[in-house]
This record gives sequence, structure tokens and C-alpha cells, in this order.
Amino acid sequence: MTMEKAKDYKELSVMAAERIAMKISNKPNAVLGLATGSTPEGMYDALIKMYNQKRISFAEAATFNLDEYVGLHSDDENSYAYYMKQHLFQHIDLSPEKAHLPDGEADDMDEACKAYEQRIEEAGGIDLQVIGIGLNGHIGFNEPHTPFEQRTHVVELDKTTRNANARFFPSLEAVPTHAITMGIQNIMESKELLLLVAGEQKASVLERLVYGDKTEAFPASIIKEHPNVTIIADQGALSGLKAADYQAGK
Ligand SMILES: O=P(O)(O)OC[C@H]1O[C@](O)(CO)[C@@H](O)[C@@H]1O
Repeated sequence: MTMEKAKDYKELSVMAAERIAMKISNKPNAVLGLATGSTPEGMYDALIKMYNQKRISFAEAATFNLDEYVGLHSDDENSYAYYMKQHLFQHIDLSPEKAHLPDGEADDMDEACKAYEQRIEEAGGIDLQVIGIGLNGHIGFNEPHTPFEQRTHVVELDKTTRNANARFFPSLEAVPTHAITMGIQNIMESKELLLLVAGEQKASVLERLVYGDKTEAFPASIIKEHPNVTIIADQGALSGLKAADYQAGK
């Protein structure tokens, strides 16, 4: 596990975008795994900037998002499909057929989960997966006590997660109760993982990730076993760690 320190959120965002830019420069048809939430917003802004400066092109790339709410139409402004359109897709040259999100509106959810996995497999697997981390250690929407072997599935959202995400909705009741998410196993299968952690409110989460044991009670703890994982964290998020630990790239 490599840890990279950013002085602030802006620097973290640029560092993350540079990782993606490097990936698609080396492999123009790279398969990128994308995340939503507040954390990657700055990274998407930085990527759009690089695209506008003609530094990068997504013309040959494909993307797969980690998760989507169940029951929200892609035009619903709280759906992750809408988020991705607003924050990235409408600004770049990624082909719409190659921009994938789980289908939160499918009649048959089990089928939708299988179909999503199949599309990832057909694309050759994910080269670089960006993830954020929830306050309870979730990755994607894999809540605490999700088995590490879990594949794409429908999940009932934890109270903490619904509360944390209520800021995007008119009320807590409006936050969907379920989501469809890549499983922990899918995340671990990506060739490279990039975890972004920003802000002091995530300091204790990062502390637990770095010093804690591997446990299904804290889903992110598994990523320490991934052979190619980088964490980019800003000063706020790093405030719970001993400086020597991140300088040494623990
Ligand atoms: O970046 P945020 O908004 O703190 O969210 C952290 C994680 O929580 C989720 O938004 C789901 O609640 C993930 O998609 C994200 O990685």
C-alpha cells in the first residue's frame, strides 16, 4: 500500500486526475472504475480541465461506476447516472455506450447484477478503480459485515450512509433505502486501486484503515491485501496518523 500526501483537497484532486491521465496515456483503451460522492468531484473537474487542454482523451476508454441507487431514474438528479453526466461525462469525449453504471431500475435485480459483471468481464476487467470511503468504512455501497467474497449485489443501506447522503436529498426519507453495488470481490479484482480520502471528518476512518485489523466490520480493511493500491489523502484526513507512517508509505 502506497500513501501519497496532498496538502489540501485541490492538490489531492489534481494528483488523482494525474493518475488517471497517466493510465489513459499509457493505455488509451483503459477500463476505468469510477466513484461518486463528494470526494472525487475535484478530480473530475481536474480531468475536464486536462481534456479541454487536449492533454487527454477518453475516446477509446470505458468506464464502470461502482454503484447506483435502486429506484432512481437516470434523469433523477440524485441518481449516480445523473451525477456522472454532470460531473464528467457531458464534458468529455467518452462514448456513451462505454460509460456504464449498474441499472438501479431493472425489473430483475439479480439479472442486472449478473449483466453488469459480464459487461466488466467483456471489457477485459477494470484497470484502475477509484474508490472513496464511507464514515463506516464502506467501499462502493458495501456496508459493514458484507462478506469479503461478495460480488455485485443489491444492498440495504446503513443508517449512517443514508444520514451522510441525506445532504443531497430534500429529506432523509427521500434517500433510497437500497442500492446496487459492485461487491468487495469485484473491487479487489481491479488491477489497480486508488483510494481518495479527504478532510478531517475522515481522519478516524483513515486511522482505522491504516492501523486496524482486517475485518468485515470495516469493509475497506480488505484493500490492504490488494497488490497495487495507492491512497491519496489530504492533510485533514492524515491528521490521525503518525507522520512517519505515511512518509514511509505504509
Ligand atoms: O466522498 P464521500 O461523499 O465522503 O462518500 C464516500 C463514499 O460514500 C459513497 O458516496 C456512498 O455513500 C460512495 O460512493 C463514496 O465512495
